[in-house]
Amino acid sequence: MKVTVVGAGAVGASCAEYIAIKNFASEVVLLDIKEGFAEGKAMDLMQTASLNGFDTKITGTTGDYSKTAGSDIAVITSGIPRKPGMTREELIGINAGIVKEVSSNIVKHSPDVILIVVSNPMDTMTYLASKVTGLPKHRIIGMGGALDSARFKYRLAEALEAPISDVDGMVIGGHSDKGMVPLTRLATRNSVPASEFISEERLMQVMEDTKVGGATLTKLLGTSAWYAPGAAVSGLVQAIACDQKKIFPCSVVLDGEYGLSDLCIGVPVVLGRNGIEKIVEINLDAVEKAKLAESAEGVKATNALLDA
Ligand SMILES: NC(=O)c1ccc[n+]([C@@H]2O[C@H](COP(=O)([O-])OP(=O)(O)OC[C@H]3O[C@@H](n4cnc5c(N)ncnc54)[C@H](O)[C@@H]3O)[C@@H](O)[C@H]2O)c1
Ligand SMILES: O=C(O)C[C@H](O)C(=O)O
Repeated sequence: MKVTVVGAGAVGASCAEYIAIKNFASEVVLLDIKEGFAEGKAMDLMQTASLNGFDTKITGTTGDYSKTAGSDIAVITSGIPRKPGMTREELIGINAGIVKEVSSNIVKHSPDVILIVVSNPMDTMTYLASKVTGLPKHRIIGMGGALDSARFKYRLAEALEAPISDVDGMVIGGHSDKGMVPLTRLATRNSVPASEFISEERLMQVMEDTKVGGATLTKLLGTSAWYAPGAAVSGLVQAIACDQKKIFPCSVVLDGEYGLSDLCIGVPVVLGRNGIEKIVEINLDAVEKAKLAESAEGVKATNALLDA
């Protein structure tokens, strides 16, 4: 199993590290445009192999896509991150050009690849990569919902005063401060609805804290987060590589599912060796449906900037 990670910055390196530590891939290729950067990150990570007990071979390259040839999975993390006070959507001007160039180079060298897009604004970058590459929709996946759901569970565990392993929850919709739809009605503690343990008001606070999870960290760190994003990407890569058939909310091309089409937005999917093996249409109530529709409007408005 060969995995390419484009962008050896904070998220790309974290993602490569988690993939290696989980020890399921034979090879990870890091690619960056900054001279020597990916090679340096790869060497540093390889020097953790004997300490962390993995056999994955990590190599780095400065812009040589021939080294990525034959990748089964490629992750795009190249692009600028936001600074405190910015929205993800403000990154589109620079990141669209990067994602366009990178996605077409990857597919040129790995025509059978499954592509995972991370660069922001992620739903729009996934849509762009889908248009640029023409990949079938089961092989193009945007990562956002897995991270947002992990943050939702973190906030739920905090509110419920429960261990994280006891709570479950999912976030669908666009990966944006306003567009996320944490499904509070379906959140549980060990199969019992979370609403049986905490007030509606506290649950709404959990929802709001989840939606601004990325912005909160950006304010604290001065740049956006990388550990949880890297771990979330590695979860998707592992589900595909190991044919796990796990459900994750991912940004995928919709073609009528959830009443939406001609966009990429976060919905639950089954991930396995073929990429997206099924889009799972869960029964949303009227409020959730309205929130998802509003989120889709926001994503479409950002997509429209691609043509501007
Ligand atoms: N979808 C998500 O959940 C999620 C989570 C975290 C970060 N992000 C996004 O991921 C992106 C990367 O964040 P980061 O913190 O790792 O940034 P970073 O600046 O640390 O790393 C980005 C790397 O991309 C490289 N790069 C730029 N142009 C390139 C090109 N054309 N080809 C190859 N490499 C190129 C840069 O040299 C840099 O090393 C940002 O857009 C950020 O908003 C998304
Ligand atoms: O918040 C960001 O800009 C980065 C990423 O999308 C995140 O949610 O951590």
